[in-house]
Amino acid sequence: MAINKVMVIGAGQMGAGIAQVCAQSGYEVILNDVSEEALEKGTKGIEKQLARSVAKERITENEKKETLSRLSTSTQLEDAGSCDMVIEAVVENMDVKTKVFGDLDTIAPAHAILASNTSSLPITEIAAATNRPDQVIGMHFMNPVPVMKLVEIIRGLQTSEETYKVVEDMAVQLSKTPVEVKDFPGFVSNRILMPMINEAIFAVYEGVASPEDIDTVMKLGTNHPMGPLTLADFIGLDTCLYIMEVLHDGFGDSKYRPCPLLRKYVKAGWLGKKSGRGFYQYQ
Ligand SMILES: CC(=O)CC(=O)SCCNC(=O)CCNC(=O)[C@H](O)C(C)(C)COP(=O)(O)OP(=O)(O)OC[C@H]1O[C@@H](n2cnc3c(N)ncnc32)[C@H](O)[C@@H]1OP(=O)(O)O
Ligand SMILES: NC(=O)C1=CN([C@@H]2O[C@H](COP(=O)(O)OP(=O)(O)OC[C@H]3O[C@@H](n4cnc5c(N)ncnc54)[C@H](OP(=O)(O)O)[C@@H]3O)[C@@H](O)[C@H]2O)C=CC1
Repeated sequence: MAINKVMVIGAGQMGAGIAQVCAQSGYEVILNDVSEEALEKGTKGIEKQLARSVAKERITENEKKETLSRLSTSTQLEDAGSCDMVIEAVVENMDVKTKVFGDLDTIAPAHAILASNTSSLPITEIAAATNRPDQVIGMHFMNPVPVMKLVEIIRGLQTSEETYKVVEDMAVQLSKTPVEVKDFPGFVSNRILMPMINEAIFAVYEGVASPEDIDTVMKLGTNHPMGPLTLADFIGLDTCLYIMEVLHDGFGDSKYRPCPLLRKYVKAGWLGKKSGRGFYQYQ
């Protein structure tokens, strides 16, 4: 099956990045969000990234124009009716995702593949909200999408071989490296990364060291490009908490309990870089 037109749902940091790489790789893209403001912010960010690439002579002005001409925006889910593929990147919440997939199932053409960029939620359960579980799959990009090479591809219980192959080919078309992962909470990336971030938050909570010093230890001591607390702010503390909750509920093991300080920050609206404050202050 050939993919020509893609809808990306959710114009946050992940959705905007996914829309950008899809448009840059030649796909027609509709970026969808419930909020006009999010769409405006998302497209401004894409324009800025492309302008940077022109300035660095990685792409030409003409390639930038062509990429932008392939990108449109929409607040109507009904526009998925013209798409071969939908990639969902809304908030990490099962109720919201199953509602989106249930609606999409009635709107998207029968041949369309419905993919989720979920960080941790079971693909099998998301697929069960549709009448086409064989065409539902996890396509987990990493943040920042234009830079990070990995896409974890997650097969739900009923994902067909054909769906897997189409999505694997698309990941390669986007110049990413696909890795196949089974449908377990947090997949591979977040099963390993998020407990490390949670442990760094426990270290702050227990007063072991300051956030700056914890990040310095991990950057200079273990060569991580960002310290775990800077990375948590970058990912979004709400997303980190949702992922820890999915790991905790999914495995029923106390080693995945979210740190109380993480809960407190999210309750306070300190969501990290995107809200202006997390473990660090921004602007
Ligand atoms: C939560 C999940 O479900 C899964 C996840 O995604 S977990 C998060 C995974 N991501 C990571 O672990 C990222 C860790 N951090 C890094 O790799 C690096 O710090 C980084 C790539 C983000 C920035 O790299 P850096 O060397 O510190 O900074 P910088 O020199 O400014 O950036 C390097 C390149 O990345 C680009 N870049 C940085 N941030 C970017 C962004 N938000 N969007 C697009 N491009 C970006 C820069 O433009 C630059 O590109 P050029 O070489 O073309 O100029
Ligand atoms: N942050 C990260 O590093 C990574 C995140 N992910 C996953 O990607 C997904 C999105 O995360 P991220 O981009 O960080 O989140 P953001 O909060 O940045 O963006 C989510 C966007 O989705 C919008 N939205 C919410 N509900 C709907 C809906 N029903 N229809 C359309 N749009 C909707 C939100 O609008 P509003 O704000 O108005 O509610 C917001 O604009 C999550 O599943 C997350 O786990 C995957 C890899 C990495």
